[in-house]
Amino acid sequence: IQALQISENKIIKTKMLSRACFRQFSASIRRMSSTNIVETNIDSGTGFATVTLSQPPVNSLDKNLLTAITDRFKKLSDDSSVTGAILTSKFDGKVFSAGLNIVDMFQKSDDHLGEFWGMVQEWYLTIQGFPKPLVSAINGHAPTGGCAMALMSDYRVMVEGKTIGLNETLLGIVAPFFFADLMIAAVGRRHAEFALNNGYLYTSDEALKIGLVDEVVNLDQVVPTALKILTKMTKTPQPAYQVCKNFLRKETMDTLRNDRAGDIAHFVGFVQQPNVQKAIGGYLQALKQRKK
Ligand SMILES: CCCCCCCC/C=C\C=C\CC(=O)SCCNC(=O)CCNC(=O)[C@H](O)C(C)(C)COP(=O)(O)OP(=O)(O)OC[C@H]1O[C@@H](n2cnc3c(N)ncnc32)[C@H](O)[C@@H]1OP(=O)(O)O
Repeated sequence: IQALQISENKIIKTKMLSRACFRQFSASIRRMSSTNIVETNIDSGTGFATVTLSQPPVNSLDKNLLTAITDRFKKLSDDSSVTGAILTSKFDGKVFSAGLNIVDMFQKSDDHLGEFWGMVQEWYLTIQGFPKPLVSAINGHAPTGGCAMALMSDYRVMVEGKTIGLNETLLGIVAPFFFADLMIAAVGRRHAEFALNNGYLYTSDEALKIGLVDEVVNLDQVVPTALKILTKMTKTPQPAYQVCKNFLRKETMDTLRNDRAGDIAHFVGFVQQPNVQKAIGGYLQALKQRKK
């Protein structure tokens, strides 16, 4: 009887403990109301937001995803309980992001292209201007705009064995000046010129060598490593962090802010050229036929 009473007490204690743990866990992870293409969880203990891009199949940045990411980062900027963020992809081991949606640039009206590019500008200005520490957990390929998005963060942890780069010239298009500046800031002018002129896609290890990413780890270490560095970064006095980040990034952002309409006109004029359209069409077709 005594043994039974002891084990019953143990069961009651275990149940109480697991309920307490569950309460603590559900209190510490807050899921932001978010579109299902940008999932966001906030750890209320640390204030870290994990933003997971979840648009199948490859997180290509179409109007919907650009808007959802931009809105999410604006909210995280304004949320004083958020101390820093991690940007990652649901398609781990496969793709971080395939960059801008090519379909949005092929055989479209000037109005469509203009609206699309306005969204690209807003996405860049919002993530690049995000005032808190931001770490990219690059858990898959990150070509073109995917690479640019990773470059907008303050630190990059990449999975081994994938590729990253601003390889626009391979498509017959050219990276906009604000993408080029991201690359120059990370790897210096010499590497950036080589990378952009040749549309070079770096393996994770090559990217590490030139400073395009900061760490290369195996897949299950990508997010934990990103969290570790975020913890360190958020310990820096944040008013100083924000002021420093802002003044280092301000010049290129201001150049864009001061002439957004001109930049849109430039993009539309460039993309609508028949030879550029031909190159984009050919690239799209090649992408589709790769699987066959
Ligand atoms: C004088 C100066 C003027 C300057 C003016 C400024 C001009 C600037 C203009 C443009 C800038 C653009 C920047 C960009 O970001 S362009 C985006 C280019 N992106 C790419 O090249 C990446 C292409 N994708 C891939 O390489 C692969 O998909 C990869 C990411 C490696 C994943 O491979 P995998 O897992 O094998 O997946 P699939 O290739 O089978 O793709 C699945 C389906 O998704 C479609 N797809 C892929 N990428 C895109 C994309 N970026 N946009 C739209 N659709 C995409 C692919 O076709 C498959 O479709 P389906 O299943 O129907 O066959």
